[in-house]
Amino acid sequence: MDITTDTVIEAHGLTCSYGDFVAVRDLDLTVQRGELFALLGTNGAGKTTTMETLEGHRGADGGQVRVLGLDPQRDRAALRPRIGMMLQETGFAGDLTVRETLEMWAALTTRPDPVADVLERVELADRADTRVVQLSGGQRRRLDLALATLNRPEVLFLDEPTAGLDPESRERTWSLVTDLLAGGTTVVLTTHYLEEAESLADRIAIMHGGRIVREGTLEQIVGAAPAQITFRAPLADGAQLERELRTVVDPQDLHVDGDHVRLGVAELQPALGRLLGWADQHDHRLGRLHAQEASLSEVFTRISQDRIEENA
Ligand SMILES: Nc1ncnc2c1ncn2[C@@H]1O[C@H](COP(=O)(O)OP(=O)(O)OP(=O)(O)O)[C@@H](O)[C@H]1O
Repeated sequence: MDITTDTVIEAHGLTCSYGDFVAVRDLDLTVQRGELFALLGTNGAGKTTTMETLEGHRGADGGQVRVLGLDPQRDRAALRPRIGMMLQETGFAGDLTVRETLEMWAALTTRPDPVADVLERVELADRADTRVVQLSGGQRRRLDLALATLNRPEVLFLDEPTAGLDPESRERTWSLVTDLLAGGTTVVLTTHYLEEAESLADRIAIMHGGRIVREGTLEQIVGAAPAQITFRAPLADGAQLERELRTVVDPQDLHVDGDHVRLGVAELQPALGRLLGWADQHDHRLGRLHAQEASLSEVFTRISQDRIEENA
């Protein structure tokens, strides 16, 4: 595998199975130093399995993975001090205080930052003497993040770091992650919050059915997707309506479902102009007309509706 000094993570042809079930298929990905790479996907798409393989928690059944040039499983001892990970759930001893928990983990960590600094960093200084069991969900996730970043890792894996948090706690986590990025940490993040990826990620990969089906910057992913026009049909004859719309608008895709029409178009403004001109000319009224440029959420919804190709 050709790894440049700026490539921090590389997977090539990664395949992972649970028994006969292939959860990750022939996956390629590259993460560059200092970037935040967001792994998005539908439920069961294979994000956690991919993360666990990159973290060295499980081996690959096919393909190759390198993190900081090392094999995450075989070279785990060398890699462990250089990476941090925030899993979906961490088992804490609820009776310990926040400070005691951090001190215990710090004792097991190579070159940890001073616990007092870490408490400040994750805004838990005022909760240092609170028992873990008494923390709110958001505070607990910040403690997770504190443990994952005790030694300011070169690479940080965050598996759904803000799941279940209220908007304010989520914002706080984002600002912590932004600080870590500014300090040079490379971050791989999985999330179900698309706005999290939109605001934080340098690059995004969307998984579906064990594969990466879209990858690029937000602009690249959204820019390649069609804009949408929807309205209630002015004609009772669906077949005639379809013919006319194909001639007038020339859409990339067209769905007529009862009286609900959805058009996907490459350029929104000219397509909308032609559609309105046609409606005016024929005195058609387009009910509940709605037009919008593509968004990540729409790209995501379309992907989630795609059939999963099991054997392709
Ligand atoms: N231990 C396991 N045994 C069998 N199948 C598993 C196991 N762990 C995961 N799977 C299956 O592998 C697929 C990928 O799971 P994974 O947890 O990696 O997906 P995910 O994208 O993280 O999903 P989610 O967004 O729901 O957390 C799913 O279909 C899941 O049911």
